[in-house]
Amino acid sequence: MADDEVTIERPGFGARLQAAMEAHGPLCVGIDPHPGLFDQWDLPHTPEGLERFTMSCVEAFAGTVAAVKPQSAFYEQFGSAGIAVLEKALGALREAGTLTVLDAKRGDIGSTMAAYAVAYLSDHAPLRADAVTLSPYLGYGSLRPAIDTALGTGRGVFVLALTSNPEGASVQHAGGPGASVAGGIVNAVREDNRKAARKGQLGSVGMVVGATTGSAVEHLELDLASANAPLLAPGIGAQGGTADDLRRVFGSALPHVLATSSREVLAAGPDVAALRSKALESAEGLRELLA
Ligand SMILES: O=c1ccn([C@@H]2O[C@H](COP(=O)(O)O)[C@@H](O)[C@H]2O)c(=O)[nH]1
Repeated sequence: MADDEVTIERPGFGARLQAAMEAHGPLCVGIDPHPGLFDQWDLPHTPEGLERFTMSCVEAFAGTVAAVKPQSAFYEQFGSAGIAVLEKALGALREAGTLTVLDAKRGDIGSTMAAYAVAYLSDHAPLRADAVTLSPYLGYGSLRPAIDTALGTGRGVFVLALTSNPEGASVQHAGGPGASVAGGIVNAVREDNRKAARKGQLGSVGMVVGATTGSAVEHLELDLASANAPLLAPGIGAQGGTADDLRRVFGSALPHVLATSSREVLAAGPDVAALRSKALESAEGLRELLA
């Protein structure tokens, strides 16, 4: 390195998320353009309808909430035209300074994970987001290329630990209290977040833990708080979870929770002002609950 060269360390995703949650409350709004919502919003089931739906969400939520989580599946079903809308939305949110979590739940052998890492977490990727969701069921170690890329570019990942759907338990609870599959994920994430913990910052390797998981965290003896991980909590609203459930599920890890809700907020559309006020109301409610 030349004498006059300085290394500027980028703030990590965890630190950026913590600041965004302090500014806006611990809510992430999901953009899930379901067919039923197209009907409710009086939009055609076409790429044009998808674009109008998505850009109304961007207008409503950019600068309003801590993070926005587009669900990739709803864009992929429209093929390249859908992906173009996703790319436009990610770019617009980035421009607005709002954090994005791309919900794509990628998981594959390491060499393929390296390509996913480039696709979503590298600096010049058209579909880059601030964080991406990952599935660890090919082994946590297979996620290494994505985790290392995220840590190197100031981005983050959310690894599935205890998902919000009832079927998840058959895999994630296996092994039982103290030795569960989910517990293995929590322990691996804790290791990856140690450096951030030493700096007093929230780590950038997050986990997904559903608001609908009842007493599973306690039953499986998962020490979520010590993992120093952002905890993305889906399941509120349409899946039956409530904000009060967050207290029961997360206990002392509550300050690390980023609750995410899609259909419940999107049902307030298509009016942009109504979408925004629904998101603000939900975020304020969560902020009070988690305080
Ligand atoms: O365990 C998980 C992981 C991800 N999701 C995703 O979150 C949203 C939830 O949408 P709602 O309309 O708020 O139910 C959706 O994109 C899921 O794929 C999840 O629900 N559970």
